[in-house]
Amino acid sequence: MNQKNEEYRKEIVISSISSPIRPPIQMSLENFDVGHGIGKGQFGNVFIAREKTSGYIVALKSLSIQELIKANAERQLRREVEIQANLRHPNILRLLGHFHDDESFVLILEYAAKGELYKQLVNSGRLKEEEASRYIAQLAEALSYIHKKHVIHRDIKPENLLIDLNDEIKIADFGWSVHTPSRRRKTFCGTLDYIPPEMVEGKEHDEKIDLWSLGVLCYELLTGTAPFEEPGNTATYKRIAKVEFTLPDHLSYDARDLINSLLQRDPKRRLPLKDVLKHPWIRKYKKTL
Ligand SMILES: CCc1cccc(CC)c1NC(=O)n1cc2c(c1)/C(=N\C(=O)c1ccc(N3CCN(C)CC3)cc1)N=N2
Repeated sequence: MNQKNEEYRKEIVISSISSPIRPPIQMSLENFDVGHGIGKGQFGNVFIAREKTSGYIVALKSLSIQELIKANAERQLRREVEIQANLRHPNILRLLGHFHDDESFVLILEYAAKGELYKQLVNSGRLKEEEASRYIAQLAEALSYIHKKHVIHRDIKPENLLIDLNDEIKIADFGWSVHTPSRRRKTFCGTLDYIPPEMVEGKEHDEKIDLWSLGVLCYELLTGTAPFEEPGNTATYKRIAKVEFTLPDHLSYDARDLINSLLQRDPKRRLPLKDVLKHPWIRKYKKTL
């Protein structure tokens, strides 16, 4: 199946699921042949599934309503659905639709056939500069798309990034995304490695926090560890606040230059996304289209 009519098929399925013109067809589990589990999350599991009429492969993310209520996370989920349903970009995992019964809320998501970037990183230790450069370029495109819609992701890290069959990266979890400007209300759960200095100090933050995370991610893809990684949270906080990191010798000059221009304490001094896309480390690996 070539790319063109694959995209066409996708549009058919998607428009049938969530076209703004016709009321969205109310989907339920009966519309899918549900396959094996492909992942476990805080609120539930993800299954591979095939939509019966179109044969289209999707990921069904089933979330326990009880768990969502217990964690007071239903508002965050509503925001995630609102934001992700309206985003259309090759490097953002599509939310094709959703339905619920009295136990679970099910998200119908695009299937990313090569799984989590995080697992790739754990298996290979660190990526080759060419591979990391391609992923960073794709992420910079996706981030500039969401920033133009005044959305910030706030949680760019390997655990939230998936890879599809064509080695395209997909931003997959918008649970922490908000409209700019914003002040974080809930405590951050999960790794602190990606939090920028302004968030460590609880200051107001804007879309430039995604530039910081892009720098942290670039460092982690190329070295296999996060730049401010420490056993304890307070030690991590301290190093983030002082922007204390060292670049290993094996990194090329251009890679070091891009990381240094993103990991700037002052958000205004971070390299804007349009300049990231023109950076020598990005251009030298861009396959000539
Ligand atoms: C687990 C649920 C969860 C919780 C929190 C955040 C996220 C986003 C990453 C998620 N995942 C999520 O929403 N997901 C939406 C998704 C999705 C996850 C997914 N694919 C996979 O998870 C996956 C995993 C492993 C895989 N194989 C591993 C072994 N290889 C040899 C062959 C390929 C192939 C696909 N496609 N859409």
